[in-house]
Amino acid sequence: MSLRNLSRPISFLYPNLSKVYNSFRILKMSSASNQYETLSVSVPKEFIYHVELNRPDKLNAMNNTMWLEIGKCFHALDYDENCRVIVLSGAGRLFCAGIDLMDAANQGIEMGEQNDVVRRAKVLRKYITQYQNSITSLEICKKPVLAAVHSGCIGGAVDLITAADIRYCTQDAWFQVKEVDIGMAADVGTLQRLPKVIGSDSLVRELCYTARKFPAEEALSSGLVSKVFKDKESMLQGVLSVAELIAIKSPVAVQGTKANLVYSRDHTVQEGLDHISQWNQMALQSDDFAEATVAAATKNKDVVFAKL
Ligand SMILES: CCC/C=C/C=C/C(=O)SCCNC(=O)CCNC(=O)[C@H](O)C(C)(C)COP(=O)(O)OP(=O)(O)OC[C@H]1O[C@@H](n2cnc3c(N)ncnc32)[C@H](O)[C@@H]1OP(=O)(O)O
Repeated sequence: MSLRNLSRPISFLYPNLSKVYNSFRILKMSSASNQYETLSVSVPKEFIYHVELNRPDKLNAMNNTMWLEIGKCFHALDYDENCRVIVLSGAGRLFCAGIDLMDAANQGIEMGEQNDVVRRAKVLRKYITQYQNSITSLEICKKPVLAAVHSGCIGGAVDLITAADIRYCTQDAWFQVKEVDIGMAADVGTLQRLPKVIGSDSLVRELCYTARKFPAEEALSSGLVSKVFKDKESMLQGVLSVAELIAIKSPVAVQGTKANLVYSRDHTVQEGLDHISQWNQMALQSDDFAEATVAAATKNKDVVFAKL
């Protein structure tokens, strides 16, 4: 009897688990459907999900609905067993123009309803925390996220892609940490993640203090993106090929790798080693490890892993 079969009787011991399973099933069904107003989610190939920012008329500017839907979508994909890897791109002529400046005015109106500084601060805390959580949902999601950027990637869009696992862009792409231009310090991830993505602290500070546009070639040389493609079409093809390579691997191995890379980025080497030791005490008992090891030893390239 395999370990997977052994775990089945446990559901009889915990009848409430069926409710939990059912809610996961709803997530599973809903994550690829067109339930979003500002995102388009499709499945171009088995196990590969494509999330498109979808407000092309507004250059995919992130209004409140989009911020919340990003969090909701990546949470759903985290639990969707049919999803193993996610491609993130923008519909229309530009990847994303950052926060929707018109929509953000509503936050000012909501604050204006409060007479007291602490109560106004509470309104801001709600938005800042919600938007931080939306961006962080890409990182919490155990499925690798591959960002594909064309044309402009501005302000909040830089926060978004720095939370992705891998970034690609087109020749015509440009990036801008725009926040100082609208009188604010970036507060939803760029200042925390960009220094860990780009090796040069000096360059990060230059980009963040000046808000200057930087082109695809600089994104490549600084390590922000892995590769530059001729145009959007070839980029999506290329990114899909990378996604296919990831999708055929053991999801136990890939998701464990992501979780431990993220953990190790923020901890000492020894803490990271302790974490993977604990992790693998569980993960190495999974069917995937046995199946992948046998496949490697027998040069069998057709091993199919169970969903996760
Ligand atoms: C708690 C908050 C945390 C988050 C903070 C985030 C901060 C940031 O994101 S700072 C960066 C904010 N973004 C910008 O400053 C960019 C503003 N847009 C532009 O400068 C130009 O649109 C751009 C250079 C990107 C493109 O110019 P182009 O001439 O090619 O197009 P436009 O005619 O300007 O735009 C087309 C329509 O899109 C609307 N739009 C573009 N960007 C935004 C935006 N950020 N917010 C709202 N709407 C945007 C633009 O109004 C046009 O709409 P319409 O007039 O209805 O055709």
